[in-house]
Amino acid sequence: MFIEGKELVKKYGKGEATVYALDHTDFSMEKSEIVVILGPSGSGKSTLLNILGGLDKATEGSMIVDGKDLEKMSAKELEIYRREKLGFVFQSYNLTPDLTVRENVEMTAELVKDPLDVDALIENLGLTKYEKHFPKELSGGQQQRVAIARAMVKKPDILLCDELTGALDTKSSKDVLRRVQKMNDTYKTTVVIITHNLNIAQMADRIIKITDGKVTSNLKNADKKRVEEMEL
Ligand SMILES: Nc1ncnc2c1ncn2[C@@H]1O[C@H](COP(=O)(O)OP(=O)(O)OP(=O)(O)O)[C@@H](O)[C@H]1O
Repeated sequence: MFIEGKELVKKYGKGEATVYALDHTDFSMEKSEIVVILGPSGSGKSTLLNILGGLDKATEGSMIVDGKDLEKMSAKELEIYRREKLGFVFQSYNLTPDLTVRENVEMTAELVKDPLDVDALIENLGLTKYEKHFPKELSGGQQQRVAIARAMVKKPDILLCDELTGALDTKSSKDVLRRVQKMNDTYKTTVVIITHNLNIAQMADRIIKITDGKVTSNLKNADKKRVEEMEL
């Protein structure tokens, strides 16, 4: 397995006030999959994404990525892991407002030795005619496509997406998801999306459902009917 969480625990607080955001849970994902992590509010999705993203440490357990345990890495090693292996896309886009579309992407390309071709990527995301625009001149869906370009230019092994369509209407959401699928298809990037939107699960190769800090199902190529019947 490319990604494996083993007996992961994330505990907040002490004594009677203890909250188990992750409660001795296991999960796994294969390389180049699109994985959708589904769960209701407070189920532990962000906690899991933060641990996989090297932004937070578990209280117990292992988070193995490509054979290495993130839980055993130093802060410096985690920083290199985040810079070289990961791309992040958030609901709130987080673009640099005083840089153009192209500059937003180029700024990130400069961080790595072997970035993707900026022109090809901008073209692939349908942004060529907006490349000289500033973020505030773009729609939400266009801004999210820039965020995807910026995350992908590093050629990450894993693209981590946190509610990436949460702020978008249905049409823009579909377009953004289609672009993410294209990124997965073209560059074979493993994509992990956390969401409480069941519709997004339709594009997944694997669906991981999390409830009260525990992974309650991990379905590969789940038939769509089972997805429709799932309750969050
Ligand atoms: N810093 C913290 N201190 C205390 N409790 C926390 C902290 N962060 C998260 N929790 C708790 O851990 C549990 C899981 O939270 P988490 O944010 O991972 O859920 P989530 O599924 O991402 O929710 P949402 O969809 O609302 O973002 C919740 O009960 C939450 O209140």
